[in-house]
Amino acid sequence: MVQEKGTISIHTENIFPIIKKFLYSDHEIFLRELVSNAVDATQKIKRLAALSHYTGDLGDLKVEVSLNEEAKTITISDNGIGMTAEEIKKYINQIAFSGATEFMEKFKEAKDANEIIGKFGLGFYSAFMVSDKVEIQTLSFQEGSEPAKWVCDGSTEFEITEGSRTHRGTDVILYINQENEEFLQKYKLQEILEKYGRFLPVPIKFGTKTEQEPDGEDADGKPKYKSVEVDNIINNTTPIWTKSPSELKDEDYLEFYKQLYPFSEDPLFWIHLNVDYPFNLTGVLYFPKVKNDFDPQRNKIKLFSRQVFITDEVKDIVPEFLMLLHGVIDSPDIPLNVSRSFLQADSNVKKINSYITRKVADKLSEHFKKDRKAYEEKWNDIGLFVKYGMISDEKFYDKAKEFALLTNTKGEHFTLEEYKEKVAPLQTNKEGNLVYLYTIDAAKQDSYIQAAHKKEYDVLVMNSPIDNHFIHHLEMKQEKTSWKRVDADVVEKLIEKDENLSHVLTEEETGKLKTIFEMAINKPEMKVEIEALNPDAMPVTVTMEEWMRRMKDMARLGGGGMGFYGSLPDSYKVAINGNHKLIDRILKTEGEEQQVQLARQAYDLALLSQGMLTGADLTNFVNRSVQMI
Ligand SMILES: Nc1ncnc2c1ncn2[C@@H]1O[C@H](COP(=O)(O)OP(=O)(O)OP(=O)(O)O)[C@@H](O)[C@H]1O
Repeated sequence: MVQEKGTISIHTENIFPIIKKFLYSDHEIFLRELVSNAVDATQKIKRLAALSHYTGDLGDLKVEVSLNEEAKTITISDNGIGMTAEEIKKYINQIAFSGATEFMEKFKEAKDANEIIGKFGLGFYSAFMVSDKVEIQTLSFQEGSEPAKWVCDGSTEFEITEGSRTHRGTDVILYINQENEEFLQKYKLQEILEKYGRFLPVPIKFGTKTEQEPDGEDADGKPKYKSVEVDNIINNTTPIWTKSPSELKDEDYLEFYKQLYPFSEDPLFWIHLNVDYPFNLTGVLYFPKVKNDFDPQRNKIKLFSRQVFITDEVKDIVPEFLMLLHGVIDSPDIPLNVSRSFLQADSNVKKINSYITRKVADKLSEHFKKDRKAYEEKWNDIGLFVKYGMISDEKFYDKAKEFALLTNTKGEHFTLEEYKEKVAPLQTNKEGNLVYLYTIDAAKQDSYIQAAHKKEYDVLVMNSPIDNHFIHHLEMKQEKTSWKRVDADVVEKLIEKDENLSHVLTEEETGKLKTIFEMAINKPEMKVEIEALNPDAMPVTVTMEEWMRRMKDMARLGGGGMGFYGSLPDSYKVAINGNHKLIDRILKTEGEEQQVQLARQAYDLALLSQGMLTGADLTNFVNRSVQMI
């Protein structure tokens, strides 16, 4: 064969520095690129054989990665289609043969070179990030082909000579440079291969490993084992997302989940994604148990392209709220190695985004309809995620409003529509608005809840970290409804009706009572009001107005522009039940000091029942009680 020397392409003189510079942070991907090329070449020969364009023996199709620590080389070998010298010139020399000129033009304009590199198929050249010299030994599958050898030292000079391969396929030999000697460690290569190649469709062999094999029985009849050397195969070539859901059982999905996340609890359920128009995408997404912590277990979805691992940063490809899911997505249509801004604008990515959202909503809806009871049991784990989705995605809201649940203090679950119907008769105020009552802590707010129950009002439990936002969102979405925390006012005023109770006190008594309580409490932030309440209601109730509390909550969570509310002191209303027997008794007690003492006791009791009496106030209360008894 003719020896040939040449220059890679007159337009590409500056390409190596570009590759080196922009892929610098991610040197390890050279292995992903070269192994992917080897896998592609293997897949191609399989396809040619299937189409009878290749009739020779396919042999044992696999890719082998080997390491020679002494020679400081890494070799990636395949028995795929191989290349003729002509093909080397075409595919390797003329980088991205579609147009190096175009590449350079674009590069000049681009802010982010990654945006470009991925699009121009420069995978092979990533070898030069870690090598001083790269050699290709290849023999094409085509009959009568001669083996070819290509050598390049990272400059734009190359050399093609006769090669030494005797059977179909390609070896890519990397002479690792000094700065990258870390890649000459076995464990390091194993780690990278596992990271990117765990689910590649062709077996990847990396050396051998020792396994124990049964070897009959010993003299005592106990099983014996012998050590055998077997190929160290990195990957599972048929991960479940490549199979049809009809071939798979629940155990298969659970087992795969364990493979991906060995230390996680079993997932709640999963969705098998499979679409080939208008884009290509397969995958399995799992719903993990999220519980109430807004657990930052994101980046649990792994993105693959034709079974090659790409990244677990799927932000922008998967809608934000779905980042709580786990699993894999495989799509050759997602642009790789591209910048964020590019991804966001990519129309495929947008379609993928809404496809996934729709599938997730459909799956939840299916579960809800199929087995409501089982769904309710899982609500605790998926509620946070569904609410998050409803807040952040309009389309998801529209679907999820059918299967989102509200849970009351009795542990009963209702859809939004069911709940509306349930509470409408008793919880509609005089303006015709529905008032939903809720608690964030049923144990702490028990006295308020009981008071509400006495009036046959229902109380919802809203204790997840995003419920504040969720309530706000529902108020915007649902007309004529408002939400009030049970401690936002005395129960008579939580839902204002036309009926107006009057209290039995004279104006003079009211004034006096107010003074007594103000003296007893002696805190300006506690605003005393004498109210006409049911004689059976609590004598004293401490409340914080809903609106003010929400503003303060938001200020605490760092809501924009809410700082002002955060700086206000907490202010409460102390509602004195003018119709209660105890209040009457205080008024009738002889001596102002005794009256104040009783008032303080009644006030402390209110604080106590509302979980607000702590520290020295609590100690004083106990001492005072002991004396009184
Ligand atoms: N092991 C191999 N066997 C046969 N052909 C190969 C092999 N490696 C590379 N090639 C040929 O060289 C071409 C260029 O490879 P390169 O990795 O630079 O780009 P690509 O694989 O086309 O795109 P990308 O890597 O960006 O997906 C390939 O398309 C293929 O035709």
